[in-house]
Amino acid sequence: MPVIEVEHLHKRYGEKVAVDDVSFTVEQGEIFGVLGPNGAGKTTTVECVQGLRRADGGSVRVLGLDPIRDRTEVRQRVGAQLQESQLPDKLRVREALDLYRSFYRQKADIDELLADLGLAEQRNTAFHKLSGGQKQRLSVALALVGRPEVAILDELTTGLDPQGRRDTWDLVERIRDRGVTVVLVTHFMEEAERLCDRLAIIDAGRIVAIDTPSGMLARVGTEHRVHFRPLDELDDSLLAALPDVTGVSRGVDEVTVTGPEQVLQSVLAALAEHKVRYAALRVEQPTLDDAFVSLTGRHGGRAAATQTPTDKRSS
Ligand SMILES: Nc1ncnc2c1ncn2[C@@H]1O[C@H](COP(=O)(O)OP(=O)(O)OP(=O)(O)O)[C@@H](O)[C@H]1O
Repeated sequence: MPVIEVEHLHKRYGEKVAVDDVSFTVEQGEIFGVLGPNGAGKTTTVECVQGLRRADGGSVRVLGLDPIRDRTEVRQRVGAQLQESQLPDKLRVREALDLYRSFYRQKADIDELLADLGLAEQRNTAFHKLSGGQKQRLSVALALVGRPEVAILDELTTGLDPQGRRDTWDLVERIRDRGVTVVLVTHFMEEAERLCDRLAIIDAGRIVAIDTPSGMLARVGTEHRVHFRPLDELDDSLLAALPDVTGVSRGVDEVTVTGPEQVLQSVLAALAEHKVRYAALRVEQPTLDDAFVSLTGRHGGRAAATQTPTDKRSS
């Protein structure tokens, strides 16, 4: 049975339709991403899942429960990140965790949680003295303090520096490894690509696509582009004749070769064979950002479009 089932969810604020028609399921143990541009209806959707808002249409089931009717039970079993402004300034990290832990039947080990979230040194620090990243991590800790079966994390890396973001990604993976199902609302394509088993792209209150990150990429094609500057004479027809190559073009001093993923290997082998030296080699591959733009017609977030062969992932 899926952990979360959302069917034809519809939610208005007065005349404003925030969620028009959204359906998806989240399976036990997965990291499920909810992506979309500003105002797409992501937060409203997950608030309906948590029972914080009542839907105007459709149905939501979480762990087989109705989040409105069975609100108390759902709150016990679904951990949600707090908005940081919800904590009093003078409350210390450890006190906040003790307080929130007292609300739950299941209780996490606070020392373990503090260590896991890199907050052990801040245990006695007052909330208002924490850095942005530390506040963010505390909000994740508070979401986990009742040992939830499902954790809903909304924009958890917004405002973090790149290292903080990476540390938080590791943390989300550790949460999942403990068997917690994670719903991750995000603007960041790179984050979704790195973390999510499946993701839903929402635009203007509707689902545009639900797929794995690689499935999303396959929807926009898988053509890679290899760029380099030849330092020796190079006859473009040598490259064009390679079996993997679908196109060769020349810029001012740069050659661009397109083809499937293995085109890089073919080009490097051909350059070596013909003793053509090169500089400024880089590979562009389709990113989730390309998929997002192609599916929604908008720019949704940041993504690393360029990779050098040395940091190219095997997946
Ligand atoms: N309490 C509210 N009252 C009125 N309109 C609201 C309210 N909350 C959200 N909206 C509107 O509903 C739409 C969906 O908002 P929601 O916050 O769910 O989107 P989102 O995808 O989470 O956006 P963001 O990425 O900017 O957080 C937006 O147009 C927003 O302005």
